[in-house]
Amino acid sequence: IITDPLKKYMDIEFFGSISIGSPPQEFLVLFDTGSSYLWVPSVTCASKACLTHNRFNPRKSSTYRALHQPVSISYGTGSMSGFLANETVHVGSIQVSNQTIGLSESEPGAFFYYAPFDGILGLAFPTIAAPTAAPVFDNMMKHHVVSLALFSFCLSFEKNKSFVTFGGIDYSCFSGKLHWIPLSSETYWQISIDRIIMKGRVVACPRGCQAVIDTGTSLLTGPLGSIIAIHDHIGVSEDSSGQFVVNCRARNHLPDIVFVINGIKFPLPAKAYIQQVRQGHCRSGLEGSFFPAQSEELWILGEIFLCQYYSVFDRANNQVGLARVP
Ligand SMILES: CCOC(=O)N[C@@H](CC(C)C)C(=O)N[C@@H](CC(C)C)C(=O)N[C@@H](CC1CCCCC1)[C@@H](O)[C@@H](O)CC(C)C
Repeated sequence: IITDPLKKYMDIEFFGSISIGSPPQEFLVLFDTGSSYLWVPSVTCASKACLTHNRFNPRKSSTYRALHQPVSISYGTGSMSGFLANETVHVGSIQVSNQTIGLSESEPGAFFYYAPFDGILGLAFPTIAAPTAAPVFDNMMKHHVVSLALFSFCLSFEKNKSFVTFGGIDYSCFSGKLHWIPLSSETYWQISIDRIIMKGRVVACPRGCQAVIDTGTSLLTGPLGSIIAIHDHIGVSEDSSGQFVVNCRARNHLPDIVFVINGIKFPLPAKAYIQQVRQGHCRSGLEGSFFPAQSEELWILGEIFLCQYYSVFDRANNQVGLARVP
């Protein structure tokens, strides 16, 4: 069981350190259950985002093997393009050999420029990556370097108290029952929500909806219409810049948003979904997402939710475990 301490960035993202190559070159990566590639900047990348981050130099690694295959990955926020290679990776004290990694040559836009991490370590399913690019955890399972085929996230807004654990469940992170939820799709960590209620009334997702559990998303996002309905229900208004601002005192009396999943109620208190941006200024952490029309409307349970619930990602049984953190 390896527990990798995660650092916190402005309360919205958690990342940890890994090393690639021989001798090891160190990188900070965001552990993202919403994608499946591991990539870091390449020394040949000239994007501003690369020049301000650690870059991998293949010439300094004896285990480097070029795969002569391009790669481009787009996220909700940000994208990269580059090429694939084969290397030895170390996550904590786990060595993962024969790992396909991405090396970026272009990282357009501002998201990566300001990011406090260098790259991304994807922990979603192999189905959303190239067939030759098995995700890191798939390799951990293949090489039997983890005792259990699962990993878990203990995220907390308290300083230096967030961990990702590979191969085990950290019972010190939660109290009460761990509820298992079957996956509705093995691409993202995708589940079905039965309905979303507030004060005993259905406010969204009346006939069920799909959600992904995503450590790579800061907020909690849903179809725009549903988010507006919830905001109307709690009296949150949009300000001139389109932010859903709310009086900070509301944090003490707004109702829980209850996600009913697999028949179990998962309440999200106002203290979790109303964020203090700065002294006296609060905003809603619920965001309307603009998914292209053809793709079904996905809810994304990001850090806002995952700081309230300890999450276990179980590849052996294709299920997610959620337990209320104390
Ligand atoms: C206040 C708004 O905060 C953000 O937008 N935060 C970014 C992350 C920040 C570190 C830049 C975010 O939530 N990005 C989501 C936005 C998306 C939900 C519309 C995303 O693209 N997350 C990436 C991982 C991110 C990508 C940017 C770099 C950090 C990792 C991935 O999990 C998704 O593509 C998965 C998909 C199912 C939505």
